[in-house]
Amino acid sequence: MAIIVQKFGGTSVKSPESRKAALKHIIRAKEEGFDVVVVVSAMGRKGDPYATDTLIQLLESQGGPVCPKKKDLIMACGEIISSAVMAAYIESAGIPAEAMTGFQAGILTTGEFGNADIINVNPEPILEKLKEGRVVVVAGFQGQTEKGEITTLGRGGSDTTAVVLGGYLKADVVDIYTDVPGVAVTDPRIIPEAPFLSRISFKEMLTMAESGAKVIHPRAVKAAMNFNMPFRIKSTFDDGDGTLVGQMGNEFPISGISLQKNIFEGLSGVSVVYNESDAAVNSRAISRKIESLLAGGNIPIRERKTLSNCFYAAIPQEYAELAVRAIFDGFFPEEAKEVG
Ligand SMILES: Nc1ncnc2c1ncn2[C@@H]1O[C@H](COP(=O)(O)OP(=O)(O)O)[C@@H](O)[C@H]1O
Ligand SMILES: N[C@@H](CC(=O)OP(=O)(O)O)C(=O)O
Repeated sequence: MAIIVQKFGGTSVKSPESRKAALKHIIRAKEEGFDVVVVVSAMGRKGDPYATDTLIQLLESQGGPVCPKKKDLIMACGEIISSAVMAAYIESAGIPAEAMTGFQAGILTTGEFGNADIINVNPEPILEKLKEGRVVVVAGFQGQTEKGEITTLGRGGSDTTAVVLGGYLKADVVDIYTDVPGVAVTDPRIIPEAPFLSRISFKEMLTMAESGAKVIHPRAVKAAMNFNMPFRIKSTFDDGDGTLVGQMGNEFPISGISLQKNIFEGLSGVSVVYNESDAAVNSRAISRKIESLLAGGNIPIRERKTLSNCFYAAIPQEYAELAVRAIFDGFFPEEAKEVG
């Protein structure tokens, strides 16, 4: 039977309304005949009762230094709670569901607490439950070492759980559901009119993710490259096709602008990822254009690097979003004009 892995991030499992939206995608996949594996993140964001940052705060408020092993133990609870809640909700819709921790799901990791790597997955526990006709809801972002210690995969690591499970389970489809309709040229929180990409290459996505685009975790992209397994990033809250991350690049003059806030001493990093197909011929012209757009906006550059696939500038924090805006307006004048 064909397997689909669907990952729902913190904002997609946060509230009864968002879980209802997530359930629609799960039901549709069942109706289409898929065996469904759901990967969930902890519910919500800082301040929400079971969110990762809230759990960390609880530990830190005990006073004294926090040991990484205990921090992983408490962080893993967020995803475990979420998997139980989501499985119970799926069952309330009449679909049998099984909740599994990362370790019950056979995920073996290195012992690097807070940033562990998945070294192997035993697919049997999940396959067994799928055979019984159940939706399997796996707690993302976690695994265990050979010694049975609980580990987490680095912040944002549920994406990695989903892609790696997809690889080991030989899934036909891996969909990462989030709160935006795919990958945009830049963070829609900074540039609301930024167009979404119908597709992006693995390499371009990796460069964007490594330079600050939160929408997907870089390790998830690396895992997809290793398995040579394209995947989609979609919105939980609509039925759009989202962005296909795979072999093919896109049609835009640049693939993305990423921002890493406050990387050191009041500086932020702005990276412009070149369109892979144009980079070889055009990278010089593109980097010159970026420099002139920043100069035109009186935006100071503290450090710059021109790499084969991207341009990077360290910019004083207070200018960072202006820099993203100046670059966006320069490369996407039509979209910028529509809003302005
Ligand atoms: N280029 C980009 N395209 C789309 N979203 C982006 C981009 N860069 C940053 N983001 C941010 O990533 C967020 C989704 O990632 P995240 O908050 O980790 O969601 P989830 O909880 O679903 O994992 C979006 O709300 C968006 O603000
Ligand atoms: N809950 C973890 C793991 C994760 O992947 O979360 P999200 O999918 O909501 O970004 C974190 O906040 O880092």
